[in-house]
Order: sequence, then C-alpha cells, then structure tokens
Amino acid sequence: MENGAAPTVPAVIVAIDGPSGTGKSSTSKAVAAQLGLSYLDTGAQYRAITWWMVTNGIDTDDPHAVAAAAGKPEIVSGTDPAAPTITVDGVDVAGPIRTQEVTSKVSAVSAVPEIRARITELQRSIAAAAPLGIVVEGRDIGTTVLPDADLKIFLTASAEARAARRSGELKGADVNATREALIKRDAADSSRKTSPLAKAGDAVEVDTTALTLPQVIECVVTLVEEKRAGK
Ligand SMILES: Nc1ncnc2c1ncn2[C@@H]1O[C@H](COP(=O)(O)OP(=O)(O)OP(=O)(O)O)[C@@H](O)[C@H]1O
Ligand SMILES: Nc1ccn([C@@H]2O[C@H](COP(=O)(O)O)[C@@H](O)[C@H]2O)c(=O)n1
Repeated sequence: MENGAAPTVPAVIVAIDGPSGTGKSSTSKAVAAQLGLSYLDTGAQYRAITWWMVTNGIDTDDPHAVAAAAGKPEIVSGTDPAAPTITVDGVDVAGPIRTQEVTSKVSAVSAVPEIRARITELQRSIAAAAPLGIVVEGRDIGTTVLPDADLKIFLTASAEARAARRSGELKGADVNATREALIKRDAADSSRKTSPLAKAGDAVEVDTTALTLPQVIECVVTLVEEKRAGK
C-alpha cells in the first residue's frame, strides 16, 4: 500500500444452519480459525439457559414458567474458535450443558418465544462486535438472527450418517437410539412456531453425508473466499 497502512478486509458474517449432527460446530470452528474470524455456537447458548432452568428447579415443560425466568440468567459466550467458552452467571457450564438431561430438554426451552427473543438479541450484539467478522452456527441464523449475513450455508446429512458420527463421539452409544433421538429433536426444532429450524431461501445447501470433515471445511472456506472476492 502507498501509505504503508495494512490492507483492510471488510468484516464478513457467515451463517451456518442445519439439523443436529450435520457438522455445524466442527466446520464452523475450523472455518473461523482458518480465516481469522470469531465463532459463535448458538446451540450452546440455548443449552446454557436450559441448564440454568433445570438447576433452578424450573419445570421446562411449562412454557409460562420458562418465559417468566427467561431474563434471569446472564449468559456469556467467548468467541475464540480455538477455545470457545460459555458461562452462566459466571459459572463455566461447557461440560454440564452436554448432559443427556439438558439435550432432552433444550428443544422445549428453546421453543419459548421469550427465550428466543433474549438469546437472539444477545447473538446479534455478539456478531456486531466481532472485529473481522464471525461464523455463527445454529438453526435460525440465516432466517431470523442474521438475515443479512454475507454467506448462508445449510448443512445436511442422512440420519444414518449423523447417528454414526454421534455414537462414535459418545463412545459406542446405540446407533438406533441415537438416530431416533436426533430425528425427534429435529422434528421438535423444525415444527416450533417461533423461528424454527429452516433453510433460508438464499442459503447454499451442502450435503455432508459422503464428505469428510476436511472436505466440508474446504468447501465452506472456498465459498467464503469467493464471496469476499465478489464472485
Ligand atoms: N463430514 C463429516 N464426516 C465425518 N464426521 C463428521 C463430519 N462432520 C462432523 N463430523 C463429526 O460428527 C460429530 C457431530 O459434529 P458436530 O458436533 O460438528 O455437528 P453439529 O451439527 O454441530 O451437531 P449439533 O447440532 O447436534 O450440535 C462430531 O464428532 C464430528 O467430528
Ligand atoms: N439457533 C439455534 C441453535 C440451537 N437451538 C436449540 O438448541 C438445541 C441444541 O443445539 P445444538 O446445536 O447444541 O445441538 C437445538 O436442538 C435447538 O433446540 C435453537 O433453537 N436455535
């Protein structure tokens, strides 16, 4: 550059949505790390608020009780893709939010409109503050949270592939039971009234069934680079 200043690259916002186990977290983290962007796992935020409800004795099947408590916990997400963090009222909940109990209750909590309004506002403020841009992954990022994202990706994979991946991760958990649980959670997330799991009309769909994780990452990095180059 003539004046010696570093070239500036405009911040880029990437939304990655899709059903459970399609590879959103693994792909988003790697893409963000490779491109020097921030990373936000929005599922972790819904899990964190669900964990708080369970810990505080709120009946997660009672939407009125959940709505009344929606504003109480303070959720903080750290957005470094190399070391993402999640705390509730200052407590590190990265481990507890992955329990079977939280996983079985998170869809009911995240269907409550007051919960979605609170978490959506938080997600938008985090995205707006990311200096170089951010990869945000979830279920409604391209449709509702960041409808003006520069690039929207919708990851899919067969239920069989997703169950095999998850049961490998859960060290030998029964594949059929894992498959049924994934299908049940996707059905709940897709059928809720407020901001359901859905592909945005302008999202690029990537079927990851027959792709390795490095192939998916390369595909998304290429899409971001093409977008940045104005292709
Ligand atoms: N293309 C792929 N091939 C093989 N395994 C994969 C692929 N993508 C992801 N995985 C593995 O599948 C598992 C689930 O991936 P990941 O957690 O990234 O999915 P997710 O869409 O974020 O799931 P959830 O929505 O349930 O959080 C992980 O063990 C991950 O390493
Ligand atoms: N944008 C989002 C993201 C997640 N959810 C809900 O959270 C659950 C857990 O998500 P994981 O990605 O950690 O599996 C998910 O099943 C949804 O109920 C959401 O509603 N919107």
